[in-house]
Amino acid sequence: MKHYFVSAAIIQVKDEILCFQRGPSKFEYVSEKYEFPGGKIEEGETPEIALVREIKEELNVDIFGLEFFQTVDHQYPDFKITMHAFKCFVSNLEEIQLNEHLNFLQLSVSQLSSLDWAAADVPFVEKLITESHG
Ligand SMILES: Nc1nc2c([nH]c(=O)n2[C@H]2C[C@H](O)[C@@H](COP(=O)(O)OP(=O)(O)OP(=O)(O)O)O2)c(=O)[nH]1
Repeated sequence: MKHYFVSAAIIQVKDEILCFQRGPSKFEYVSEKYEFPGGKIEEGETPEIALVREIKEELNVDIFGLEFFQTVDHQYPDFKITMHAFKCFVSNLEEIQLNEHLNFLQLSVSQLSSLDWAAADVPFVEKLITESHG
């Protein structure tokens, strides 16, 4: 069973969060699901360096102010992931280009549960909601 190590960005815009819809995939359980953008950590990279690189590749923008949020281990039917999420900010919202994603939404934390998230992301969404209750 493959085991991927992944970094994901919880991009904050004021009190809201950017949510991205993945493209189609041969694995239906991640296909067109919402996620926090990012990707696989490559050999020799820290999770933070990988995340800055992936966001530039996927969205064409720089992120800053990375703050570790949570690590989740999730077993999908065909592979396992260990995913590190970081809260961060984006340099210029208007410059986001969707090089890989189908769509993105800027939602308040209380709206996050309305989306169809990849299963591995559900703990992140739950923690964001819990934290927002103060
Ligand atoms: N980036 C990201 N991947 C996620 C999330 N939730 C989730 O289950 N995944 C899964 C989907 C993918 O199988 C894997 C990460 O792969 P990816 O396709 O985003 O990474 P990558 O850009 O390095 O992939 P590639 O170059 O091999 O195509 O983790 C998430 O919130 N963000």
